[in-house]
Amino acid sequence: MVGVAVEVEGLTKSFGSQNIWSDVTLTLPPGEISVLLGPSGTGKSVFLKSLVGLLKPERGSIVISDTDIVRCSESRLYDVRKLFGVLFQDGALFGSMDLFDNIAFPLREHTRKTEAEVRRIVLEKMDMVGLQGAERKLPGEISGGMRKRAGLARALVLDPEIILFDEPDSGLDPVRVAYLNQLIVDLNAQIDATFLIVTHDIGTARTVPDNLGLLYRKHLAMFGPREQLLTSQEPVVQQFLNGRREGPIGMSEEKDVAQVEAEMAALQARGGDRHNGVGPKGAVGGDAVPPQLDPSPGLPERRAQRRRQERVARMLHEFDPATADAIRASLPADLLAQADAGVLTPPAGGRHWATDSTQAIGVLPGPRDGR
Ligand SMILES: Nc1ncnc2c1ncn2[C@@H]1O[C@H](COP(=O)(O)OP(=O)(O)OP(=O)(O)O)[C@@H](O)[C@H]1O
Repeated sequence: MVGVAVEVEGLTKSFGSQNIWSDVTLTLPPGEISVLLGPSGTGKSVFLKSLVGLLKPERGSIVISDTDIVRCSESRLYDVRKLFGVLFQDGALFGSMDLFDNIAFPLREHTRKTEAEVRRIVLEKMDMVGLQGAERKLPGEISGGMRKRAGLARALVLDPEIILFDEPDSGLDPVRVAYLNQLIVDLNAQIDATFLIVTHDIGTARTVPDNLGLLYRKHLAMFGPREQLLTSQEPVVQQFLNGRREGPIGMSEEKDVAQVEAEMAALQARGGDRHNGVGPKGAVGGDAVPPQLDPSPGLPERRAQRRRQERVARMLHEFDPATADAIRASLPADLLAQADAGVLTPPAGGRHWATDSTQAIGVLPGPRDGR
């Protein structure tokens, strides 16, 4: 099984007169892991719900397996939805059912499998998420981390090709977040499905995904390979990935330009983000691109890894020098040699990313701090 691509183009969603976001364009490449960041209330959950067809955006398209789910028939939408597994924030388990019955639920609801087959699949998925032996536990009897794992096992039973994670780290201690992150990478290596994770955890954003995106001021400020956002000079991207107060994002609303300029000057004077120390939610000072998490020993390599390396090697010319250097550092020698020899052509079929960061909204002149 290989994950499928999700191609979002010009997507706009409002509730009545309240616009949530406009003109969101991005591609989730097949089998890759992407993380979507954004200040609270910017509509990340609304975006996830739109992807599974629970909410209808009024403009734009979401193409999955040749179907635009914004416009397709209900019966086709029903079929496309079967490609998705969703891990909801609280695991969304039924409190009165034990873990076995919770995880078996989609199989009993949507398939005609025998109880023996159901049992085999449920135990296999429980094993994959490290819940062996917990079949008879009730959701109320286990920890938050175990509930997330149970929700994940349930999201896996119909063999999804796309998995959406809504704040998988919420309510977990840092050690449990680290285990869950490793589990996400391990699952990706085992099933090669397309993953999209909404999170506020910067440690997760820095180390787990292949691609990063940031929703801000009702737009997708940036979406691209992890190296692009981790080396970005865009003030709002830097502010978010470093978890700091200085920058365009305010406590509850936007700051005015003069205030942001004064803050950025003060930040620069004290040496930029490198001197922030350790901030909230796993933010660390500096703008380095840390190594990406590998699958645990004994597991296969992530098949998406080589596909992604080939893809970004073809895109090197699209990025600024800092991003291109960081991407080059991640490429194996053969691809690097081909890129340098100029034999890699840009991907056919056009757009792969919302790379036009000049469109980023409300962007102020970026101080080149710390460089
Ligand atoms: N069904 C709905 N009807 C009307 N407004 C809604 C609906 N669902 C969400 N909203 C509004 O959409 C906005 C974005 O909400 P959403 O939950 O997607 O934000 P978020 O980015 O996921 O936030 P957080 O990071 O805090 O989880 C909010 O203002 C919310 O009130």
